[in-house]
Amino acid sequence: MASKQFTLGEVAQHNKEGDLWIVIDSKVYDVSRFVNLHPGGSNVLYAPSVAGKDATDVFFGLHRLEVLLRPQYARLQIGTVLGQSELVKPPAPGTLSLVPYGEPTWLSPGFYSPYYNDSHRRFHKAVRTFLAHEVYPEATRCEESGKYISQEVVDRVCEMNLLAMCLGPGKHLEGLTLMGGLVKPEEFDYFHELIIHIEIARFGTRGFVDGLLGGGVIGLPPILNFGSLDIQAQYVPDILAGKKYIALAITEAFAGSDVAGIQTVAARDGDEWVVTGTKKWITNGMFADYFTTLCQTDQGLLLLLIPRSSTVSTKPIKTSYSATAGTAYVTFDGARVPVSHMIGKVGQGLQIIFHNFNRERWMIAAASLVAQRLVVEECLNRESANQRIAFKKPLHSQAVIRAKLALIIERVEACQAWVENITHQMNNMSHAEQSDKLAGPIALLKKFVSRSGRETAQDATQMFGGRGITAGGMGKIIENYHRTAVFDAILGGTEDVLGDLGVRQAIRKIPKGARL
Ligand code: HEM
Repeated sequence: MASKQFTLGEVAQHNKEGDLWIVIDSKVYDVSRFVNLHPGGSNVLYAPSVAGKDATDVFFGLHRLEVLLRPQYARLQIGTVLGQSELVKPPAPGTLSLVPYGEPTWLSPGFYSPYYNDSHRRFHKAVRTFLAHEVYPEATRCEESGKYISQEVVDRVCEMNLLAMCLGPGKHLEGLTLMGGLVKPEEFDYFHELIIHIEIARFGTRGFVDGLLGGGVIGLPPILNFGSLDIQAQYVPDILAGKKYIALAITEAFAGSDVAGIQTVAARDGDEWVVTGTKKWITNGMFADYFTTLCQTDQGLLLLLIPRSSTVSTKPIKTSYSATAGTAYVTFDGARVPVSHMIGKVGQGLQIIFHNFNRERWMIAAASLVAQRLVVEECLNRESANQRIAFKKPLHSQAVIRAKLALIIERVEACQAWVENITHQMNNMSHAEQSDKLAGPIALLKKFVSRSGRETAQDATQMFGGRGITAGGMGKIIENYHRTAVFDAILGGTEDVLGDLGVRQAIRKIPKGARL
């Protein structure tokens, strides 16, 4: 049916109630019956400039291209306009954006980077294609509905060993087939890992991303790095296979960034620890089977791996992002765990958590960076196609809009350069060196990136106007980012605390003999 061709004159005959056609980008749509269901109302489709006419410009001024790709609307197409061909093509899933600054330079044709090799490029292509086909549809569904991610999608992700790879290079990758064998475990480095964080965050569905990876990527490293071999053998394989979930339980209503102030208590009773207290804002807590939990003891802080039981209860916390993340308030009511479930020693809790924070903050910076790049792409795309006309001119003909565009581009490029520099350092340092040398720089990096992100979210929202505060429709990426950018500024340590940490670390390292 859609292969039928019509002249514009023929289309023009169908311009009334019961017989209404319109043209969008060379395609002819019969909207006679749809008109009464149209979310934008019927009268706009009967307007003389729309009914029986080419409505391409007005359509793209009000809708995203994806509207026409939805099956229920795609089937309204009855043919094409004789002699015309389509101009607006949806990018094939997994392809690179050609919008300037829509991709980092290492992925932009004709540009160069010292950090990435062919293995990274092959890996990137495979990850982007895999995610576009296997995960993105679920991401958009869940982000909106707040439902937890289906086991089917988790299984696909874990078949590729994506969760394992999100824990960085290391022994836990030994014997695993990574991305269908595309990269060998011993070849895998922090740039491969960066690619995964960035590609998943590119969905623009912040709650979903945390729902998929949030608990594992921060809850598991303490066990891999400080847990006993028995504990690792007992719990890690099922978590990496997506059969069980783990969450990191540190923050409380009593203590956020100030982790030393927590009040959850672990008391020794023979060969067991008995844990009583509450934890707040625990990502994945709603469906976690295990909790990597920071507790106070009479001899300092201790991390314990606590399985869910009748003495552990969770209830949802309604945050400003999708409930898919499973953010929970967790109560331990005399939860008993054997001493074998200690992660590290009594008194070592803070040290382990700080070690963990470096990775967490680097990941948050990476995710925030790519979310900002998506915003740049959204803003430039809309401007270049003149999709927004205001005061009778394309929006970008206003200098104030171009100035805002300059700012959001500058910020994302600065963030990119810093994230890649730190990743390069991680690639060349041992864990111990990273803990010693990178805690300060990573704290400052995260602060800078999240702050840039919030400024960018604000600028983009101003540019999108009402659409920037509307969930769904043209501004949906901007709205989602504006609502969730603040998560990057808070999770893993607030900006003020991190700024202070970064400077204190720097002051500690000033040579004793240094003078002006
Ligand atoms: C096949 C043709 C069309 C389809 C399938 C369609 C579909 C939709 C949908 C799904 C929405 C809800 C918002 C969204 O998801 O973006 C919408 C809103 C709207 N549509 Fe259409 N539409 C079509 C053509 C048009 C045309 C030609 C006009 C021209 C005036 C128009 C004007 C509007 C308006 C004013 C809104 C409300 C926008 C807003 O709230 O910002 N639509 N349309």
